[in-house]
Amino acid sequence: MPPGVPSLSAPALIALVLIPILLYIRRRLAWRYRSHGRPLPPGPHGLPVIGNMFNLPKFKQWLGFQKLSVIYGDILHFEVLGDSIVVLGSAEVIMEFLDKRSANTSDRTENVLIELTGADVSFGFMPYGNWWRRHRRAFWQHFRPQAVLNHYSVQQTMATRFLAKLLEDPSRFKDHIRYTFSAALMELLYDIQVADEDDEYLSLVEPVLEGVSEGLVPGRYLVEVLPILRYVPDWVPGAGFKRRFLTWRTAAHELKNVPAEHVKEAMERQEGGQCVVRDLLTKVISTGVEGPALAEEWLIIKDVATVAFAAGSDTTFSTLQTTFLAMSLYPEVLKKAQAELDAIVGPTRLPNFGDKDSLVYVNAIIREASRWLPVLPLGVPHCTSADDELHGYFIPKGTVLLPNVWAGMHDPQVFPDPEVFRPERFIRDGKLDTTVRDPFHFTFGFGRRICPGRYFAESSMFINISAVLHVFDIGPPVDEAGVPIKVVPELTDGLIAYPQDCRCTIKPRSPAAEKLISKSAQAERAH
Ligand code: HEM
Repeated sequence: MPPGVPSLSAPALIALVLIPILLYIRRRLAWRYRSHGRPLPPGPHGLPVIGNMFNLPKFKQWLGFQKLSVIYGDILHFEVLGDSIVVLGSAEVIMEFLDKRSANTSDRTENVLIELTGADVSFGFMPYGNWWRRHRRAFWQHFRPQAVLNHYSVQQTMATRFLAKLLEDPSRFKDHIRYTFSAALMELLYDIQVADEDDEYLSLVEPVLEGVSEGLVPGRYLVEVLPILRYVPDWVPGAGFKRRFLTWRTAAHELKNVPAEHVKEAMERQEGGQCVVRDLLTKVISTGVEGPALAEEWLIIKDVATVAFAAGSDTTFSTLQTTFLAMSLYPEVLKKAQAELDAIVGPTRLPNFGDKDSLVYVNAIIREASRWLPVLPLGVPHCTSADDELHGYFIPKGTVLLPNVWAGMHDPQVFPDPEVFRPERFIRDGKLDTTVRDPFHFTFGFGRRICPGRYFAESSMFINISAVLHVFDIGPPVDEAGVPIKVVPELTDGLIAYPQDCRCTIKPRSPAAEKLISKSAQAERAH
């Protein structure tokens, strides 16, 4: 023993050796008791402490997970810093766990990025429980199938405006798509008619959507795994992310408060028209609630209106871009759609909701666009509320569950040549084939968390896509010499994904189609 180092007594030495062993045995026994001896699902071997941090695919995780599923099976397990992540790699296992057993698989994981980006205004990220349920119930009043019928006329009006904008400046078609969905929602939610350009309310929407799509990319910000970093002073090198988060968060809170307060003030002055916020507030006031209870209800109403932007805008925006891209790459599909539209709608009017059931091919195009490049390729992560079991594997409480929607939509057994855009796969005997896996059962999520805006989204996509295909030809982009540019259909990275490149040329189908657009837009303005 070197001088100066105190010697340990024999009992202390025994304790030093025994205590860690006993603690280890206790942990193992507790784990055995919890798991009933079941193993965790298979997955790559990890490192001590950090686990599988470096085994998680870095980019376009859905593709990496799909490859790993070939090795380990369709229930994949990763452990990162002690937390479990399970990837559900096939349609069957996704449905079984997230849909049929959703009582235990409907929670959301806590993530510091949600608060930092301001995404906590969306109940889509709230933990499962009563507060979430109250939000969802209020939202559903205005977005259930019967209620969506009331939104048709605004959706139709905005679709007509969309055509006029495309005619005027087709090169800005992405801006026009964004405008169309946001303007429709501003009117429905707040009775606010937005300006064509530089609208003060629409300027709030853009940073909020940017916060969701860029701020919530898993693994992009270190603060996600080290939340303490949110407190580093602004002047510290590398703290620039805090400014970005602040911009997004401020915009989310303004979007939540500014238009809603506008409705409330209009109500106090006994002015303004019908809208979702007014209707919800009127109903709450009519129940006689006051004081803090009324303030709480008002908070829910504001959240519900904001979530429509946060959860609804980018998703439909992406699917529409995908449809433009598909039409430019598959001219024969566009021609077939136009033949159907000519036969059912005819040259003298635009499609309307009454045509929906007859436009089988157009409906198949929308399904195929949702399947081909799904906007949420890994859905929105769910989380288990209690310990569970799946196919004999132990799934601990708090496990993050990632449904690989991409894999289910690109399964060659179900969708031969999955990378090909082929709406015919959804049609049999001139009708939509109900025996084929329906992309809407996957792309809108699962179980108790299934997208409550899906009926609104479907009608929005139908009215805009059918109108565009009726009057426009869409082709590949061309270079300065007029030579077509080859565009590769690929998704961007991120929670919400968009086609990476969807450049295309958009021209009216004929002089008659051009006249129809102008006439319809004039009629809409005069209305
Ligand atoms: C193509 C369009 C859309 C797609 C693909 C889509 C997809 C999804 C998905 C995958 C989820 C998560 C479901 C889950 O956790 O399993 C979700 C949640 C949600 N969506 Fe959509 N959505 C779309 C449009 C909309 C629209 C237009 C609205 C609103 C008007 C909306 C409102 C919501 C809300 C509020 C949630 C949160 C639900 C909850 O956590 O309880 N979505 N959506």
